[in-house]
Amino acid sequence: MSVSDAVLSVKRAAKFFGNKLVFKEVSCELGPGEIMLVAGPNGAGKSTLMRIMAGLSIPSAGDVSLNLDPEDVAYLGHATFIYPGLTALENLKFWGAMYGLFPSRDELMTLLKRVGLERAAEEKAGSFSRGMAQRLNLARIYQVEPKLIFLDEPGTGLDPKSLATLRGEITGFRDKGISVIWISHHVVEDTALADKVLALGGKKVAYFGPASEFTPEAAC
Ligand SMILES: Nc1ncnc2c1ncn2[C@@H]1O[C@H](COP(=O)(O)OP(=O)(O)OP(=O)(O)O)[C@@H](O)[C@H]1O
Repeated sequence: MSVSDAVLSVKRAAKFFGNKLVFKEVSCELGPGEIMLVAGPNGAGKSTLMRIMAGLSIPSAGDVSLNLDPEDVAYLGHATFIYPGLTALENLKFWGAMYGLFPSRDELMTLLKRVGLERAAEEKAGSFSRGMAQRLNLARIYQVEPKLIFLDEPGTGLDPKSLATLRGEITGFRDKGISVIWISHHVVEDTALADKVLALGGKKVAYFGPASEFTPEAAC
């Protein structure tokens, strides 16, 4: 892949908080339709790196080039952007409108069904469990169909069935040419779904390369 084909390219990125180094010399690139798993122990800097990749935080050194329009990038972080006073349907309608989308009720119900929330369509999102809120958040991303999706531990709070659905959705993105950068602690299972793995450890890149050659035990 030449650099011009890359959706995202990171060159020698470093991040300090004050005088505390989180990581340095992080380089990677991602092409269209590629899935990259970001792995590493707690505190290794995965979320920090993802925020830098998404343009939500500035690296202390190095370059990040994201070759997409902002509306083609979706970011799902730890906070779920859910309006508690709105129902699931109303939340989706609201988010769609922010992207200039005005889907019909039937289309929204199809989305809610995809995440197993059709029966909660008319319930206020403020009453949702963490897993339900996470599923609604995923529906928000499916609705927009971006070209690059950042997922920071999307499996947190999901039951095994929802986790299996999420994994199916993530591989479905690849088939549609959508790139995914995905932080997961289920490294052994999730490496099998990824094209590339970037593992952080020891304040640097412990591994970056094909998922097929990654040994989770060695890097995490
Ligand atoms: N805004 C901040 N100010 C100061 N330190 C921060 C800030 N954000 C993160 N850190 C520190 O940077 C380090 C990396 O944090 P980060 O959340 O990126 O790690 P992580 O690999 O995603 O961890 P986890 O697996 O626990 O989610 C941690 O030591 C954290 O305390």
